[in-house]
Amino acid sequence: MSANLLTVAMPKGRIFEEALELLRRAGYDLPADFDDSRRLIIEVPESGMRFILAKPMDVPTYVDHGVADVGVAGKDVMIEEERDVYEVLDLKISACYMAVAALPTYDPGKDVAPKIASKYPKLTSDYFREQGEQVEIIKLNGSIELAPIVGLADRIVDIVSTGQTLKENGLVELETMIPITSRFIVNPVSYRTKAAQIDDMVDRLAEVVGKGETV
Ligand SMILES: Nc1ncnc2c1ncn2[C@@H]1O[C@H](COP(=O)(O)OP(=O)(O)OP(=O)(O)O)[C@@H](O)[C@H]1O
Ligand SMILES: O=P(O)(O)OC[C@H]1O[C@H](OP(=O)(O)OP(=O)(O)O)[C@H](O)[C@@H]1O
Repeated sequence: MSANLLTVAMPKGRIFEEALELLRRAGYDLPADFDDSRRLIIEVPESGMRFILAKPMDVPTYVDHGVADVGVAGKDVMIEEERDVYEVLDLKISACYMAVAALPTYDPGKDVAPKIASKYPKLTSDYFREQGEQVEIIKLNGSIELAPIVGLADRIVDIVSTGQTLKENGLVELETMIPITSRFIVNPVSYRTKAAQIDDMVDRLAEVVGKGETV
C-alpha cells in the first residue's frame, strides 16, 4: 500500500451509500463499482485516497489508532466509543435518534432498578445516571425490540428512524434522547501531518453539506 494516500475509514451498511454520495458530490471521483465487491480495502490513487470498509461501531477505533486518518461515524457510535479523535464536521446524513421505549402497559414507576436492554451500554448508563435513575443494563447486539416483549428487559434504548420497528413490535416511545447524524472524524496526529489534504477534504465536504441544507 502506498503510504502517501489519505486513509478513510468508511462504515459498511446503512451509512455507506449516503457517505459515498456525499464524497462524489464533494468532487471525489470514485469508481462506479466501488461497492460491488467483498473487498475491504479500496485504493483510489487518482483521488489520493485509500478506503477501508469497517463495521460502523469500529470506525472510531481505526481512526483513534491511526490506521485510518479520517472516517465517518454516527454520533451514537462517537458517544458510545469515546475515542480520542476529532469530530470536525456534521455530515447531516443517516439521521435518526436515540429513544427509550417500552410496552404500552409498562409502568415506569414500578421497579427499583429497571432492566434496560441496549446495544449502547455506555450511552445508556450515562443517560440514566444523569437522570438520577438507577438501572440495570442488559447489553444486546441487535433485535433490541425483542427484549421487552419476551420479558428480558423493562425498557429499551435504541435507534429510531421511521418508527416502524417500534410500531410493528407494539412498543411505544417513552423519551426522545439524542438526535443522531453521521460525523466526519479525524485522527489528531494525521490532522497535523496531513493538514493540507485533510483541510481540503473538510472544506469540500462542508461545502456540499451546506448546499444540502438549502435544497
Ligand atoms: N434506523 C437506523 N437504525 C440503526 N442505525 C441507523 C439508522 N438510521 C441511521 N443509522 C446510523 O447507522 C449506523 C448503523 O448502521 P448499520 O445498521 O448499517 O450498522 P450496524 O448497527 O453495525 O448493523 P448490523 O449490526 O445490523 O450490521 C448507526 O451508527 C447510526 O448512526
Ligand atoms: O425506526 P426504524 O426505521 O424502524 O429503524 C430502527 C430500527 O433499525 C435498527 O435496527 P437494525 O435494522 O439495524 O437491526 P438490529 O436490531 O439487528 O440492529 C434499530 O436498532 C431499530 O431496531
